[in-house]
Amino acid sequence: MIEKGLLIVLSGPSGVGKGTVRKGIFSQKDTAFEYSVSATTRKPREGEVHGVDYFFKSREEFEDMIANDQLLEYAEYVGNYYGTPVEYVRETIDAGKDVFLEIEVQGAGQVRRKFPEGLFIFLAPPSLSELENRIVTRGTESEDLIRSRMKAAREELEMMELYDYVVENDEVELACERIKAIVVAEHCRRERVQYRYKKMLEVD
Ligand SMILES: Nc1ncnc2c1ncn2[C@@H]1O[C@H](COP(=O)(O)OP(=O)(O)OP(=O)(O)O)[C@@H](O)[C@H]1O
Ligand SMILES: Nc1nc2c(ncn2[C@@H]2O[C@H](COP(=O)(O)O)[C@@H](O)[C@H]2O)c(=O)[nH]1
Repeated sequence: MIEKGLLIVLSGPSGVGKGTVRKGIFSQKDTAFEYSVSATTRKPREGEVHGVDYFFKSREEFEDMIANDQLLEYAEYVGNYYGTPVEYVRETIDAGKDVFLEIEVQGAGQVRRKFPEGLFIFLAPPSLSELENRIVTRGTESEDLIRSRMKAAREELEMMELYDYVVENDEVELACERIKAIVVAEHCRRERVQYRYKKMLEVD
């Protein structure tokens, strides 16, 4: 029987650097996780590609996915839907591969209820002012949206204690290394290694 892969959930407030850290992790050759591409009703930002950054959907298409139970979780975040297509996640985990989700905090809560055995990592900013600075510097949101995201961020930061790990994103490279180290440690903790030893002893 194939041992199931790990469901890794990276969450945290808007602008903390989840996307940047995720890209950092996936740009490394030794990364063996599979990235789950989300669906959203948000319009593509410059350079974003359908099927790579997101599956861009109309509101109607997204609501059909909800009605047809095609999402592991979804949330309405600052005026748009975002959700995780469930089929890809299940198939990949069942094939023994680790799946990496990068999602906001409400959705992570839903995944926690459906997949309590997942690994939940909260990415935290060095400070609130640095968080705001990052959203502003990114230059992708209007002033109104920045205010909404900062308001949501205060509530989201209160949820960090519900996570298995909190990783500070002070420097991108360090945050990537910390997350990868956590995943390695979790695999050991979940007794994969012990399981292999048991098998080895059975053979001997
Ligand atoms: N450690 C860091 N130090 C300084 N700037 C950073 C760091 N990490 C990310 N940034 C910058 O902060 C901005 C926000 O990063 P990013 O878009 O990755 O955040 P996010 O959490 O994915 O946001 P959202 O949830 O809104 O999609 C970007 O301009 C990025 O370059
Ligand atoms: N609940 C979910 N949240 C998601 C998903 N994919 C992305 N996100 C999060 O939404 C916000 C906004 O993203 P942006 O690309 O518009 O800046 C951010 O926190 C993402 O992590 C998802 O499938 N489900």
